[in-house]
Amino acid sequence: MLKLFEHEHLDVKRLSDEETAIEVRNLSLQFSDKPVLNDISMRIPKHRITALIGQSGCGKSTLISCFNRMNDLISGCRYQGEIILGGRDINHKKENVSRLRTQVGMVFQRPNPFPLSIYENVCYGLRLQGVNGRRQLDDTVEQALVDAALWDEVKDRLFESAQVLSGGQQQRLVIARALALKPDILLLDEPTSALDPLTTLYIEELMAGLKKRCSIIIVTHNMQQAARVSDYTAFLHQGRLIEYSDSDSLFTMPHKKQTEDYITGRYG
Ligand SMILES: Nc1ncnc2c1ncn2[C@@H]1O[C@H](COP(=O)(O)OP(=O)(O)OP(=O)(O)O)[C@@H](O)[C@H]1O
Repeated sequence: MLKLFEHEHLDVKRLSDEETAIEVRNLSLQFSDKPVLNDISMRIPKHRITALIGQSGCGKSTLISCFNRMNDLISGCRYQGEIILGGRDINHKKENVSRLRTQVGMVFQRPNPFPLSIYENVCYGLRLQGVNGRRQLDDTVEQALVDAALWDEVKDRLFESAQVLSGGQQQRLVIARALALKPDILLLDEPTSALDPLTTLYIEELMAGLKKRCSIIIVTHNMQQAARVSDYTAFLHQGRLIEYSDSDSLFTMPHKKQTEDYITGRYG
């Protein structure tokens, strides 16, 4: 199925259901009385990297946290609108949120390995699902570490503590932990902001390879990074989606003045 449009240039305003990983319909969100997201509608393509950019506090992290219902953990959070994933509205009260979080993996700004071995970090989610067969765990751990470009560096010390890895290795470990659950969508919330430039480039190359396996949505403050790695970019301002298009167009010929002001550094 993927091969149908793997290399095609897609118009995000006209994505078919087959090409869409997530469709957001009129999503608004408030924390207590504070409106944070305002009537956002967009389709995010499958097997592409989509970047969310915008000033600090504009709602980027809140928006991606809607995609695996992480905001449910925040008291006073209310939202309206639909988020269609795999043909269902994940905002529906009957949504199985554990299953959703398997389908939609998330990686945060600071690498957060558990105080366990490298091996146990990667198979953590599988064990929670009740998978205990050694063969299946071994195979999954190896594949996830290969996919996260970490296998060669850790294959001889899988049972050592994950805490001794470098920051870049820890971030790849956390990506491997998400990949072990074979997510359809991977959410990356400023995944390289705590890393040095070389390690950042390494993670960016990794992302480019991963989009064959899943659809990637990345929040970044770094516009060079958004332009380098993402196929599509959405610009948010004060909780509204201002402009959303292929990254080349958005960064070279923005249609809206607010986008232009932001990408040229006039504010934010
Ligand atoms: N748990 C919370 N309770 C109340 N308000 C919150 C909470 N989390 C975020 N907010 C508010 O929601 C707004 C959007 O925050 P969010 O973290 O989504 O922005 P952002 O664009 O990701 O910012 P940054 O780039 O600084 O990470 C901000 O005004 C923030 O203060």
